[in-house]
Amino acid sequence: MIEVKNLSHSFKVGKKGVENEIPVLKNISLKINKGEIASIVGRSGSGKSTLLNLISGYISPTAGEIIIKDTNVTSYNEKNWAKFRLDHFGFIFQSFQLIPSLTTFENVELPLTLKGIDQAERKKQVMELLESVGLHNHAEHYPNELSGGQQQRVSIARALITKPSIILADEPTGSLDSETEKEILDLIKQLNEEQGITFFIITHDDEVAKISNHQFHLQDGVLSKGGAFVEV
Ligand SMILES: Nc1ncnc2c1ncn2[C@@H]1O[C@H](COP(=O)(O)OP(=O)(O)OP(=O)(O)O)[C@@H](O)[C@H]1O
Repeated sequence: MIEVKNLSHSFKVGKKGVENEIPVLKNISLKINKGEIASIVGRSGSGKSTLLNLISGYISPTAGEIIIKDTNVTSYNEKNWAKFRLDHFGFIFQSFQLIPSLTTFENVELPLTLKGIDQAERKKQVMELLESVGLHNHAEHYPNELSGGQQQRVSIARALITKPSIILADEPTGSLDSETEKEILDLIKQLNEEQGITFFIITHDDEVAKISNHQFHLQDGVLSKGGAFVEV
């Protein structure tokens, strides 16, 4: 489903002509199968966001290959990536990234509008999904009228509305208290088990790693396997 082969990434820093290359990811290989939850655990600065940005096409690797759903996306341009992301990925963020001026319903509806789905169909799909994440009674609320856990449910619903096969999550429970964190992790596990969605999660948090089939550790740009079930 997601395969990364000998991936390296360096950032150029400093003034033009006298730049330094800072290696951030060093020869990383990993494989995640369909329907698995994989987590990348590592300290601040270890390179987690860089890896997520490479897998989602926001930056291009210095070396190595990225193959997603049997497609070699390594040298995709921005136009190819934009379509690929809309067709295959959903995103969840630590800070939810909901649009404050839109209601729950409208936030979840937005990706369908971008895809050109008609209004009646949008309404049906959004209400079904809000029901499944337990938010059908909050459809008309704005983000600032919701708790952190409810906001993260809205963002999960928004990620799911285009029926992606892969969800990429950046610290999905990082802003939540431990009880709400458990609720959100249960929801992720349920979506994974019932719908076979593949999750790729970057996190500091060991609790997230516990719901994962594959757990990788990233330290100073070097990836190692953690947990008993990992096969690369
Ligand atoms: N655009 C950039 N230009 C130069 N260096 C960068 C850039 N983005 C990240 N870095 C550096 O790459 C290293 C890894 O950063 P990255 O954001 O991937 O780490 P992280 O594990 O996600 O950290 P955190 O958990 O704090 O978000 C850091 O040393 C950072 O300073």
